[in-house]
Amino acid sequence: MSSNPLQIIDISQPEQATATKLLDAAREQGFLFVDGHDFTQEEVDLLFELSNRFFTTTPHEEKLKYFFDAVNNFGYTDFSSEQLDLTKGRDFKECYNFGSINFSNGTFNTPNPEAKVSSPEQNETPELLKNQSDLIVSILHKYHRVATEILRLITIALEIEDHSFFTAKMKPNQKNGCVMRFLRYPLIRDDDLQGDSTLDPTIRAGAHTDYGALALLMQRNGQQGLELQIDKTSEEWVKVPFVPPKYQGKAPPLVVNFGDMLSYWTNGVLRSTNHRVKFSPGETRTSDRYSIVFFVHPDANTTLDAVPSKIVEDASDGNTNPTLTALQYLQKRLKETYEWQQS
Ligand SMILES: O=C(O)CCC(=O)C(=O)O
Ligand SMILES: [Fe+2]
Repeated sequence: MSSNPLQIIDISQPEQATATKLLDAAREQGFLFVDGHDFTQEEVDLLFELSNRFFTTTPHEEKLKYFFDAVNNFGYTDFSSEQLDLTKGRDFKECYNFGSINFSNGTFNTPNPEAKVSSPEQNETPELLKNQSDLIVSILHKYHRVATEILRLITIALEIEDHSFFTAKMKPNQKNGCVMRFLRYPLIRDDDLQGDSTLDPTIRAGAHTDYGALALLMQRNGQQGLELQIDKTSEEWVKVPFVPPKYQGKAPPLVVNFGDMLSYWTNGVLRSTNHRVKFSPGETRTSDRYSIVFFVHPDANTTLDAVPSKIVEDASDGNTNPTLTALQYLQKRLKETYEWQQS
């Protein structure tokens, strides 16, 4: 196993020491491994098998009927339709997003009447996935639980008096942007990047930071590829290894990163770190990379005023961030991305 640049923090351990370690990792690296979660190896295996079955047995034209709709916030994303880093070519990956999640009644992919879908299937979940809704709902609940525990520990470390400061803004039945995403990066890249020598075909997801609050990622042994720019003073990329489970029967620790929204909300105390997925030349790689990510967003109408913490206050550069809601913040970031693409 390659060396591990990240801390492994067990959130089932005594809270004050755990909270302090969590904040240190969030400030310094923006990424860490989280252990002490509820996921079993068995259910995570079943989830990855489901993802594998969906991507490899569904005909391409069938997948396209379920194409991602941003208003619905769920569906399929095709190869080369996302480009996280414009200088490196399009991302060679396919994804399926589960969204419109209501954590209290366990529903997901609920069609939004405002979505202007071009095929009726865009309001549906593919049969193969729908048939496994018990597994999906159980996983979504566990993801929600671990995310809210991490956010509670962060309030303790930031000395925010109200330990429900973040979690109160993630009401289980409110409109939120939380998404669970299946990703597949095929081993063999069969699109055509030959025409432009400035593009790098080994990049599978271009360098980016995540927009939301937190991302919680599951990866598989032998399918690494995630790389981070941890060192603020260099352009160096470091690889994230696979870390095996610590507890018998439990799944490996989750790779957790803090997103731009939490960074904004805390005057940059929590770091949102640049990352990418790359299949490096010369690596002995025998399979596709499958990963599963849960993106955590607070409820749409949450106002992102600086959190009430002395640590956050002390980090201020004197300029007050404009008050934005979580939804406005997301729209602003998407607009910035768009403008950057125009320049
Ligand atoms: O697949 C991975 O390891 C990373 C995915 C990712 O960074 C993203 O989807 O934002
Ligand atoms: Fe990401």
